[in-house]
Parts: sequence; structure tokens; C-alpha cells
Amino acid sequence: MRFHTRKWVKPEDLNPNGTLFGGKLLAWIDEEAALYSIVQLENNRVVTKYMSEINFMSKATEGDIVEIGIDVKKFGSSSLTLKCEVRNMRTRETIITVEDIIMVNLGDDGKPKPHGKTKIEYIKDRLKEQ
Ligand SMILES: CCCCCCCCCCCCCCCC(=O)SCCNC(=O)CCNC(=O)[C@H](O)C(C)(C)COP(=O)(O)OP(=O)(O)OC[C@H]1O[C@@H](n2cnc3c(N)ncnc32)[C@H](O)[C@@H]1OP(=O)(O)O
Repeated sequence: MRFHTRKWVKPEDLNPNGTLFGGKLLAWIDEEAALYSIVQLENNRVVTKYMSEINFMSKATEGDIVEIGIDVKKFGSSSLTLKCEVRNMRTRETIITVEDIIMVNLGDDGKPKPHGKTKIEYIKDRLKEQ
């Protein structure tokens, strides 16, 4: 799994218990999944269709740096299935896992559209092909 993004847990991210608010973490994950899909599918119109059960395994507290990892599980026709793990950057302790995040590629009409992708692509390889 590649951990692309780091976030610093700030006071405004905390719940009344003084730990990272779960909703905030889910918003970070959703944004990361959307950006990852936009880059992979080369389309800005991608939406989150489904998230499987989430498992909060440990907490994060103010000042922690967390990193968000994404893996591709499956390229469908219009869909992309991702897996996500968020961990503490310094201790490597897992904070949350999400087994399945289904993102759907849309056409201009807002309906699912085949993306034509079958494997992970890297920007550096795309640039070489130009
Ligand atoms: C110029 C400016 C540029 C800016 C550029 C940067 C922007 C940077 C912003 C980043 C931030 C963005 C943030 C986005 C993230 C949201 O916030 S999206 C908002 C929340 N999501 C939504 O509103 C989606 C609402 N749902 C829908 O519109 C419709 O359900 C959908 C998604 C169009 C799908 O329609 P549908 O009729 O259910 O489609 P259907 O054909 O049945 O299924 C489509 C695919 O999904 C799969 N699927 C459907 N349901 C399931 C399920 N429950 N489980 C598994 N798979 C499923 C199907 O198997 C199918 O897969 P394929 O076989 O084609 O691979």
C-alpha cells in the first residue's frame, strides 16, 4: 500500500474526548479516495458510491501526524474498488481500515461510464508516452 498523504491532527479536528473526530477522518479518506480515482481514471467526474464497514482500531491525538494509504483492489467497468488504511506516521500503528471503497466514473450526463482502465498507472509513465 502506498501512503500518499499526510495530515497533522490540529485542535479543530478533535472530538470532546480530545481525540481525532471520526467524521473528520472519514472526510479525509473520502477526499483521498476521490483524488486517487480522479488521477487513475483521468476524469474529474468521479463519485463515491459505497464504503464498507469501517474499523477504528486506535485513536489519534492532537499533534499526531497521520498518513493515508490507498490500494486498488479491482478495476471494474465504470467502478474502481479501493482499500484504505490510515496509520500513525511515527508509530506505524493502524488507526482505521476501510476494506472496500467503490468509486464510480461518470460521464457528462452524470451516469456511470466505462473508464477503460485495467491497471494502476503512474504519472511518470504517462509523461514518457507523450
Ligand atoms: C474543473 C474542476 C476540476 C476539479 C477536480 C478536482 C476535484 C477534487 C474534488 C475532490 C472531492 C470530490 C469528492 C467526490 C466524492 C463525493 O463526495 S461524491 C458524493 C457522494 N456520492 C454520490 O452522490 C453518488 C450518488 N449516487 C449516484 O449518483 C449513482 O448511484 C451512481 C454513482 C451514478 C451509480 O449509479 P447506479 O445506477 O447505481 O450505477 P450501476 O450501473 O448500478 O453501478 C455502477 C458501478 O458501481 C458498482 N456498484 C454499484 N453499487 C455497488 C455496491 N453497493 N457495491 C459494489 N459495487 C457497486 C456496480 O457494480 C457498477 O460497477 P461496474 O460493473 O460498472 O464496474
